[in-house]
Amino acid sequence: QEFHLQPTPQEYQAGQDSVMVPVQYSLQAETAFRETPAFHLLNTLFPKGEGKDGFPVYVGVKGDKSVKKYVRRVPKQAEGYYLGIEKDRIVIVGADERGAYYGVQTLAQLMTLGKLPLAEVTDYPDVPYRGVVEGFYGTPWSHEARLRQLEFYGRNKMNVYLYGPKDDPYHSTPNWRKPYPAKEASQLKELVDKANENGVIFYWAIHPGQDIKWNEEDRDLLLKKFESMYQLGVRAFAVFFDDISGEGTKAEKQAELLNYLDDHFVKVKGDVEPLVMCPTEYNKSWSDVKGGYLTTLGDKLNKGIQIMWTGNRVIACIDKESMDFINPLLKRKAYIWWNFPVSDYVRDHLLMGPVYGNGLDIKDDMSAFVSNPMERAEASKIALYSVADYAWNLEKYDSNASWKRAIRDLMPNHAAYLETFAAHNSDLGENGHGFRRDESVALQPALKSLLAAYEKNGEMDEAAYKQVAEECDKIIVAADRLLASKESRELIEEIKPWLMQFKLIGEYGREVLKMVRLQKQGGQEFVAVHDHAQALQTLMYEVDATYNQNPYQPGVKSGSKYLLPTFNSLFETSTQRYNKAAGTTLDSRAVYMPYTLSSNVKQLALLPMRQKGKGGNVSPSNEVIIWQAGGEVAVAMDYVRTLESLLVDLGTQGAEKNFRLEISADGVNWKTVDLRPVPGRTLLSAEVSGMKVLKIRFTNVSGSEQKVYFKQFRFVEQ
Ligand SMILES: CCCCNC1=N[C@@H]2[C@@H](O)[C@H](O)[C@@H](CO)O[C@@H]2S1
Repeated sequence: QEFHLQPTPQEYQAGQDSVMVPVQYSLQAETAFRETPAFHLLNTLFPKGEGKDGFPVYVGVKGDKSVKKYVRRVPKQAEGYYLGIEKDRIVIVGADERGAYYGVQTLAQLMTLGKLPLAEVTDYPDVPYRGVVEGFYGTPWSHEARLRQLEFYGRNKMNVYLYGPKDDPYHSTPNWRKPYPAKEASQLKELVDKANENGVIFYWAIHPGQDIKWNEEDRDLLLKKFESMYQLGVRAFAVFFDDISGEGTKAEKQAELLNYLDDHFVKVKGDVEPLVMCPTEYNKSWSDVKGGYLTTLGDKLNKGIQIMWTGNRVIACIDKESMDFINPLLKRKAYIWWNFPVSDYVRDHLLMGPVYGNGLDIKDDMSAFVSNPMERAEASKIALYSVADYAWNLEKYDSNASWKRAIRDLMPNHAAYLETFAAHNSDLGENGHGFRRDESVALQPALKSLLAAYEKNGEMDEAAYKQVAEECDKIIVAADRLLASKESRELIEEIKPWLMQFKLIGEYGREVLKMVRLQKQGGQEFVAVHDHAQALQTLMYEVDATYNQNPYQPGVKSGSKYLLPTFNSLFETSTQRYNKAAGTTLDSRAVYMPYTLSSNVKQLALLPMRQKGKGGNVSPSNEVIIWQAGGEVAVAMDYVRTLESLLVDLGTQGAEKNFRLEISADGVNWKTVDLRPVPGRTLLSAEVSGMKVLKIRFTNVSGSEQKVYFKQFRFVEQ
């Protein structure tokens, strides 16, 4: 693995020569420099710290006397820096303070080489704001995880962390008006301090839209909350109006509020970053340009205010066409919120694959590129490393090389094993956004040709067979080594269920390959191997039914795009063929899904059906659903079954008046079933106990379009 600076610098020239890493340095800088994060980092790099006879290190920013000689080498771009390593000195000059800090971060990386190459680095970021928005649904990151994240951002030259976890009650409704309790407040202060140490701007976001009143009282309460956060050290603020309905969605009012905050808070304080706002119409598929929401914001919002955008859809890669659509409407460069590797809509999957699909030609079209990550903080670092690499230097970005480096950076002593795991844990599976990722890329050809040869004409592609068998062995070893790893224990604890599942898939694949071999030989041993494979299926089902049981997409999916489906196909085909030849009746079902969803409501049509224990549920959506009059969602059973209970939750009071639930035992005759609201909740319960069902149907019978949430649609069989 040859050395590579991260993120990929704009310009890096290294000669053949090098100097030993000095044990001590002597600082040539203005005294003020000693107050900066750059100094504190520099001071950790030399074993014997600072001493007047140490190796001279000239550090400063443009305009400092100490580095006057080098000022012409410094890039003009904000946060740029020049780093020069010469025989008798090191020189770091930043275009600004954060640039100097980044120069020291680059020096830190070069020092890991054991000796310092005589080199020159002239570097700067392509995109002004780069980093992470903790904006997902689900368990907010822990305090410790956030502290680790901030160090990671400093090392990877990310300069933004936006704090906006949907499930923090003081960020969103109902308590956005209230100050944080003492414990949370002191933790936030610690985060702000940690962010400053690592050159990261800590944005505190507020999400008031669901219940804000457009009056002076709420406006002043919001200002007061900002003031209380300012007292904690926060110097950057965001206002999120996403995923809401009702009064709060009005563009004029949103703009008026933001401009008021800009004029009476940001401009008054003088040391606060430009405001960032998250619009209600935050992606093209949800925007109604003629309706004027976006152009109102573009026209009315003070120029300095940043406006976020997720692209053509909620989950979408960002390209030139997307930017050419939005920037003219906003009359500024959109602040990209990229919804990857966030997985709060596919919570049973880990997204450990490469960051790819964003345009390499849009560096001048974005004011920011920030990633919305998984609720699993450590596991998100693979993607975040590459987001940092991409946003710093788009043209030189290489997604696969970056992915490999990200894995090595995360677990230097287990990189090969983590790469094996990550390679087969990258796709999302079917989901309501239709967003997919590639998976098992290196093994796909062998999986496909092994399957095709065997299934189409019962032949054995020996080369493919060998490659898949070797991969199964690698999978089993990788899972064991990672589960037992002392390195990155926090990561291992986050992904443990998936590692257990991954090992079982490796073992299952090994048995299925034996089944294919034995079926062709007709050996009796087939039965014993078949039964072992089935035992492994049961163990996989139990992992899926036991761990990560969240109310949205419960369970533990791994290798779900090609690896496991291929093994399941081989299991079914070899068993069917064996049964035919031997006259046996071995169970050939590998995985079972008895329920099928169908819907003519656009945002529901793609939602996956999930079987959970003795029942099923339609995967919920976080979004506001536009449900047309007469629109329906239906679930068909494979054969007549008996229901125990059925729950529907549209996140809206009185939904039972606008929607009708019907059950059919034959798919022809329908019976309407009462929907009873659960007191004090938006949950509706249907009295279906003992009912025979072949099909369920749920329709908007209000005669008009309904805007609702699709939080739950779940039934249990008797
Ligand atoms: C333009 C930026 C606003 C994006 N707001 C979003 N809110 C939701 C996030 O909380 C979710 O994590 C994300 C993925 O489900 O979807 C949307 S994206």
